Amino acid sequence: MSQALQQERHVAAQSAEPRVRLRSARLAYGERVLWDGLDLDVAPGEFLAVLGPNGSGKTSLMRVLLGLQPLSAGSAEIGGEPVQRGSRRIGYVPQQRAVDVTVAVRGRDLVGLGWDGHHWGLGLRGRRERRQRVDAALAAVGAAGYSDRPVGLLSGGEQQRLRVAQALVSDPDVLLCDEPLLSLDLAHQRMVSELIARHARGREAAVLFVTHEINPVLPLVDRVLYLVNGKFRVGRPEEVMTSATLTELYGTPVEVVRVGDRIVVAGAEAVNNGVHHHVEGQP
Ligand SMILES: Nc1ncnc2c1ncn2[C@@H]1O[C@H](COP(=O)(O)OP(=O)(O)OP(=O)(O)O)[C@@H](O)[C@H]1O
Repeated sequence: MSQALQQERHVAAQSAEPRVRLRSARLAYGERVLWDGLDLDVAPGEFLAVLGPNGSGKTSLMRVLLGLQPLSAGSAEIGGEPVQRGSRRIGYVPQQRAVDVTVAVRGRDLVGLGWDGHHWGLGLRGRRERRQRVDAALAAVGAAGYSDRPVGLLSGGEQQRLRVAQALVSDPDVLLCDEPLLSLDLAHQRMVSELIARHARGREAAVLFVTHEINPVLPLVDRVLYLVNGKFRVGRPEEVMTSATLTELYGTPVEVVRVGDRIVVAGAEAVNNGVHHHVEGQP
């Protein structure tokens, strides 16, 4: 995205009522503080990439917003209301887990669950609408051709596209995506990330997109939340993805280089509490 357009969207985003709001948010498990003092507004239509090494608390943040994990301090709101379990406003693409081969449910039924969870009283009209919505969501992720096959027999990437369709089918205001690009080939990475970004812009939804690799989504990202070992930084990619910022966050020299339109993070191994973590551009 051009810097001018990004700036313009950022300004517009600032003035709208946020879809997601965290204030002084702290999450600790026992002695271990994942993050503290986190203030974050995610505006309608905004695409926020959530980055950070293993164990930095990215999935835990999703769980907080889903109402599944209470904060240790501070507040979390969706659409101006305190977070709650089963919110109709949220679409969720969970981190991928392989589906057992014995699972006989069809792909279209899995996507239908994303609709049923939010709609009651299926009359004839309701059933027709459900079918249309499910068909549209399946087509959008390129899953129409295999939607009648048992989910357990599908490839990891095919299952992942169904999860994305399930999250989108009810037109959520907030999309929480936990590594939705895992198992997808490059063409489908692009298809899925553009679909999610289009949903954000078209439906004024806020997207929180957890990823280990920013490059596949870099053109779509408005801001980045980077979490490392209890510290964090929020800002536009060019503000956060710098040698100075990542060196400070990781507490060890990290070099960030722009190669064409890609960001390569290299130089030092990011070492956190003696544990080697994945850094962008490293295997
Ligand atoms: N309910 C819990 N009780 C105690 N510790 C937990 C709990 N849930 C998560 N943790 C720990 O908190 C840390 C953060 O976990 P989380 O899954 O949020 O990290 P993540 O950033 O999503 O990591 P990854 O990139 O590996 O998916 C991990 O060390 C995890 O073991």
